[in-house]
Amino acid sequence: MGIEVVVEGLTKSFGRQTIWRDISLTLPAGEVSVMLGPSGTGKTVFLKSLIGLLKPEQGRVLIDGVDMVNDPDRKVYATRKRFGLMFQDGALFGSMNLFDNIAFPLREHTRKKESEIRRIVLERMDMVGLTGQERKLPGQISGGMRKRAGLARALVLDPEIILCDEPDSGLDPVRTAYLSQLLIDLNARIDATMLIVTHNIEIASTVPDNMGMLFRRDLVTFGPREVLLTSQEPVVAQFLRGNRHGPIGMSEEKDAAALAAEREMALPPARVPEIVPQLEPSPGMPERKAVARRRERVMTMLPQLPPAAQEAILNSLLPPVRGGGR
Ligand SMILES: Nc1ncnc2c1ncn2[C@@H]1O[C@H](COP(=O)(O)OP(=O)(O)OP(=O)(O)O)[C@@H](O)[C@H]1O
Repeated sequence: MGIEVVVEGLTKSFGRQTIWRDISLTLPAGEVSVMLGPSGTGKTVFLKSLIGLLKPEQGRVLIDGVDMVNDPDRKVYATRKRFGLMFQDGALFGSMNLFDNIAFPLREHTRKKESEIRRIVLERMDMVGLTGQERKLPGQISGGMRKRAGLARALVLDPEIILCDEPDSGLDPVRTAYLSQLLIDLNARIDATMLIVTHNIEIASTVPDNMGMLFRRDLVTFGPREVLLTSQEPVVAQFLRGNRHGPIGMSEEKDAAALAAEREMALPPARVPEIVPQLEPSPGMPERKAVARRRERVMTMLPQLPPAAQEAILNSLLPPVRGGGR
């Protein structure tokens, strides 16, 4: 099973530029979480801070008793092996075929025999639908295949935590839908804790158990998916609808004059979109163990959640009505 990641009071700056401050959240063990946010709000910096590649000035990231921010490098390196990382471009070595790319972490970090490495690599390639593509070079395959190869490589060391940085970038809507299903199936199979950074509303609204959003150096919200999906917070509503009207501008934040002009226009209040049901594992896949754990967890926090989120959660727990729908 995956492990919990506890983030406490994290603040990161580069020189005089504060990227975000005082971020606290918990990625529940084995659940899938998404972090949204306009470009440049520091989502990638956040992922890198979780694995100790970047060091925030304040706060802690606790994983099974190890603090990825403040503990000695030896402990941080050991804990980093419990992560699987999928970067935006797949981060594959261009001169190596897919088999060798995916085998790389096993050859680098373990003493496994080649026969064992072959078994693991072929199994992970099968999991992401790349069987038969072992000899291809990254330059000979599509962007979607490169992403899946990156995901296969992230899986070879049996990670307990998987971080995916914009897994959808460069993919068409159909490939993005396949990838969303693949991420849910993966969670059903290995029960790892997953954090996905994305701008993609399709992934955000169908894949995660939990969602958060970074904006203006703050964590706007983090919690059960229903909280963000029913939020009336202007920045969240604007982002979910892909609307030009609201606090997010071309350069992340609009200036006060542009916001005042919008208010003058007296736009009608935006409609809250209906919550689409979360994806279920494909037929033949095991049940997601996270579902029962999450249900228990969310029910205990229910009274503290906004009424719209409470209602959406209770609706999602009702048994489906025969003939589809709830
Ligand atoms: N190593 C670094 N040194 C200095 N500044 C950096 C460094 N890494 C990132 N930044 C700055 O931190 C800010 C946040 O970058 P980051 O890549 O995390 O944003 P993001 O939310 O992932 O954006 P996008 O959605 O466009 O990928 C940017 O202003 C970037 O220039």
